[in-house]
Amino acid sequence: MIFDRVCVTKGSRRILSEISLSLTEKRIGVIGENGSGKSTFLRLFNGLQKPTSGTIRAEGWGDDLRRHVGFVFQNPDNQIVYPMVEEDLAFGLKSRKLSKAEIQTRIDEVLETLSIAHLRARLTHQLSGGEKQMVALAGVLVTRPDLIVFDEPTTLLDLPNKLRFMDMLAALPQPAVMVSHDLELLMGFDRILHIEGGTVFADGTPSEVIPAYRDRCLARAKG
Ligand SMILES: Nc1ncnc2c1ncn2[C@@H]1O[C@H](COP(=O)(O)OP(=O)(O)OP(=O)(O)O)[C@@H](O)[C@H]1O
Repeated sequence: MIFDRVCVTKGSRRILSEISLSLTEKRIGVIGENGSGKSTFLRLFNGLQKPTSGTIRAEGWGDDLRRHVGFVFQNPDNQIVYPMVEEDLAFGLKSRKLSKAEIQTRIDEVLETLSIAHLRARLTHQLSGGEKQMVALAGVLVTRPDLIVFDEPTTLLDLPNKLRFMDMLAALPQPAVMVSHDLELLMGFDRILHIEGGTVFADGTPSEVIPAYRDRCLARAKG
């Protein structure tokens, strides 16, 4: 995707300033302190947030980014719509005019990949936070997007689920952009963007960007 001088303003506040990037890597991590603009940046990828000025394009996608980009929200409650897990997973597929058999195959496959087949017939509102996070992830994977953006996807996961998540991510054929405070998880990524004050403060490999970010945070915490 190509970001060309993208700005986002809300009311009189400038949230993102003049972001220009060409993103081609398979795993891109986004780091930054609370309130730096990471979620706003992520929401631009699938059109949930429109630029106030500047443009975002991806070759061959046209204007409808939402059709191509799956978004895994920080809070799975924002994403789970239906009372039962299986219905919820089918929801995103029905608008795509797939056959019943195709919908079933995709759901089976994703439940298997994420090791959550036992949740298939559960009521979504009764699930634990981590279970919900896995179901929300499944709901995005079934749609087979061209790119997936993740907003802090591992915050609610216990260790087995986090390890499963990491396996899933390693096996995922699509490119992914992920906001995370889990710096260890991001060390295996191809590129890291450090957002600060609504701009890209640093952009490079994990070994270039992450230690410098950690040092900067330590220095700030000490005041
Ligand atoms: N609708 C809005 N009106 C005014 N300010 C807003 C609005 N939405 C977000 N902001 C501000 O924009 C800034 C960036 O918010 P954003 O949620 O993108 O940050 P973030 O880096 O994702 O933070 P966190 O790590 O805490 O989730 C914050 O200062 C936030 O208060």
